[in-house]
Amino acid sequence: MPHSLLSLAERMPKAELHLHIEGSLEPELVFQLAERNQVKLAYADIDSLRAAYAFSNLQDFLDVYYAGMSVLLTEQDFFDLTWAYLTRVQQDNVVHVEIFFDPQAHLERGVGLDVQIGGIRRALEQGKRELGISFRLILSFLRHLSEDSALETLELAQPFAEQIDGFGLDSSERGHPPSKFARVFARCQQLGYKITVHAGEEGPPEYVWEALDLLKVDRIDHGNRALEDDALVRRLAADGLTLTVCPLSNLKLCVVDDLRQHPILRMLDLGLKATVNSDDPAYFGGYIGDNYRALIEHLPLTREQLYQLGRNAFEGAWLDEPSKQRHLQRLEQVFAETSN
Ligand SMILES: Nc1ncnc2[nH]cnc12
Ligand SMILES: [Zn+2]
Repeated sequence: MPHSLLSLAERMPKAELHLHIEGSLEPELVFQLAERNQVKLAYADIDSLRAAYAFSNLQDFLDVYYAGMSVLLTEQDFFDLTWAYLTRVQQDNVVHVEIFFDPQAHLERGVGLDVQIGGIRRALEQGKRELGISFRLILSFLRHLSEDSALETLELAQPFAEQIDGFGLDSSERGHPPSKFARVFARCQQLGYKITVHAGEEGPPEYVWEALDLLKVDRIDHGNRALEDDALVRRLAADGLTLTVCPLSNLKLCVVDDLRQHPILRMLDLGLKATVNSDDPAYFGGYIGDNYRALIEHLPLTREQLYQLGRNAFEGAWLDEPSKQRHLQRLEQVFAETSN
């Protein structure tokens, strides 16, 4: 076992660019919040909830994910959720996070944007002050809902314009191509926001083309199936587009059968800017550090590739240039300290 690589992966400063905050809701917190808010759960206890975390595809997971988040009702709930995530990833030496939230999933339960954004941002601000973790907040539209619903949500978000850093697109991919959301993302772009969408997780390479050409995205979330199309790979490489790859998520949702077959090293070889992320760590068996560890344990990852993955995350982050350079220098320093 490449022990020195594991300890280097542990110690390196990290940025996480693909994290659904509702996907960091651990079963223990689900039950705690259910009790606090008098919400009735379909599961008798923590173990039976955990037992439901066996998925054969994305939709299987999403059904459990939306049920789990039904306990999130108050500003304090959103704070507690986000604070739990931040204190957990500080142990993995995460220094910057860009997190998604799914406002439509809470609005339809009568939970306002003020409650959602207020709680999440209060934790993020405290994390910046007390844990030294900088952040960006990304509002993600649900692609199984209509574009009109996304447009309405964008309107509702206008009073919080300064508290949102970008827009995303997630949920059930098949049958809901990026082209369905061309108008709403054109509006986001007009307003000056960054854009990143889930594409090529289960959906075909055409969805990745649409994300690039129609939505003019700044990043692609997942992107695994882009590898089926050589011209698309060349385009992603030429544009230097960051892919936010999620190894343990891919395993749990059967995007890959075995981590030994995970394409992340092939992505790097093809010149793609792949990064390592956890997606929904409470559901997929691990946080960002666990994802790095799983890659090292299952793939012939070299020290140079580990460095490249770490570097890609800071380069693809929506940070100002001096901050990026500061993080990159620190990353380089940690690697230099253990050169052999
Ligand atoms: N991996 C994923 N794909 C699509 N939508 C999601 N929502 C939360 N996690 C997701
Ligand atoms: Zn995701």
